[in-house]
Amino acid sequence: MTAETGRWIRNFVDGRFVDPDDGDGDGRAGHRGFDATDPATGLVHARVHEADEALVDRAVTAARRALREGWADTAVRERTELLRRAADRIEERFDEFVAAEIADTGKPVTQARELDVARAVANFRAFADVVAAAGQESFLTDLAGGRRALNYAVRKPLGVVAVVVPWNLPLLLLTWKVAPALACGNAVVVKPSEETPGTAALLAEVLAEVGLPAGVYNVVHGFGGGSAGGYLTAHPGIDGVTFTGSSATGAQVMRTVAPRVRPVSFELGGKNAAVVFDDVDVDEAVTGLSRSVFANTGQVCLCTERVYVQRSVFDDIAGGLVERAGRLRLGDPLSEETTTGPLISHAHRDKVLGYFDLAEQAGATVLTGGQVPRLGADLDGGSWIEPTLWTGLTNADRVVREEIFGPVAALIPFDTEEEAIGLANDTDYGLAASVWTNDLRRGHRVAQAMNVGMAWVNTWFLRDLRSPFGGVGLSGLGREGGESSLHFYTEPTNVCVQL
Ligand SMILES: O=C(O)C(=O)/C=C/C=C/O
Repeated sequence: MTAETGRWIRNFVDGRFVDPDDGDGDGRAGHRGFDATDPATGLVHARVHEADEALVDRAVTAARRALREGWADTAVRERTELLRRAADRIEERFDEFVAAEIADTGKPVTQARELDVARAVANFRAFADVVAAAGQESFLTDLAGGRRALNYAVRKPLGVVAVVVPWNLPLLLLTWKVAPALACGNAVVVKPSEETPGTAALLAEVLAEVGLPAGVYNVVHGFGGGSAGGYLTAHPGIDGVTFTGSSATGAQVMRTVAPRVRPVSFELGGKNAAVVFDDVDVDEAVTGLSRSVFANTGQVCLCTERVYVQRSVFDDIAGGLVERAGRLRLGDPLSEETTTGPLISHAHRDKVLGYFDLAEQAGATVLTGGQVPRLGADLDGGSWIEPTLWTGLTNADRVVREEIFGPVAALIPFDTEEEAIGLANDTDYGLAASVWTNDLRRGHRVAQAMNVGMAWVNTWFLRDLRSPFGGVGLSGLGREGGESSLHFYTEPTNVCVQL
């Protein structure tokens, strides 16, 4: 069975796409499949072949074989040159990646171009640079009696890495993990979100085109437990798991790999705060804040959902944010004028609308939004929602404590710096924060006081790919980025030589 378009998005195992009609080559035709839906219209745009346990096993087996047959021992230069060719090839096929990402997410073409696909190219180049420049740790050890020893560490690939990635920034996050994993000599089995299978499959074509050996990069489509994601993370042939997604799923992955004590790298949920002091340039702060709340329709783990504003500028900031929300253009993802796409699915929209109801029950004032917009034409079948801002809430309210993952934020006043730090840190999460002030020392001081992995001052989501990226608390385990990625994707052996 295929979607109206007749297009299958297929699994990629051991260097080739698996034909859904003959399943995984065992002759059983008509393997399970599920629809790929365009969130902008609600229309099915493809059929996705769901990998069963046998196919996941074949993928892991192929990855292990690829390691044994030489990939793990390839020269660093060979691997980094391959990454650079992949970056170049993504650039050559740039528009195909943009189209595939939009088909799966409904995000505006301007964002898909400037963020999602651009960052995929940057990720491959950044990790080619990092691995090419990486040294090894070594120490000359002085011993009693003038003797000496030499200690040095050699880093080897972790092995076969399960890469489980989410639907909000599919290609950006996939390549954020795959680039360093491959650069370090690992093989990967990728399980993209069931919502966004397209670009992971397209990347398989590109990696094959630039000469990546069969079995080094594999893609299995499906869901979590009882489907490809569960089969993959539970597979005994997996040496580690890198996962970006919800904290609950992260905890489940941890339980799954615990018996085999496998390393995990998690970038999970967030309930990120912005702290705005009264010395800001209001227009400049509102520009950055509105981007941090509404980017990708609020579907970025780093997005701001709590805005704490010093009382004397509260009304100015609130008014500025309402005005910016009014300027957002929801609509056809392919239009250059569109600034804001839909949520990823009707199910996710229902979840966000549930929080809208909770906010009203908690007595929130809706400054703007709060409804499902009517966009007309074929868009009303999509998962659209209005950018929304609330006041009248406190840190005690569920909508201020739980991650909503939509274009929505609560604005809460504060008086003193100490109070603001207390409010911002009053959360079980700890991914990101932003501090807005023109007082240099206060900016550094408050940013360092945030219990988060990443704190921005007078900006947001400005990224140096060499810096450590990740969260604390429910927001994750470990860091990726620059050297931090090398530490996760390799295992050091320390050699000590008596001289
Ligand atoms: O910018 C990055 O490297 C990154 O990992 C962003 C993650 C956003 C998650 O929603």
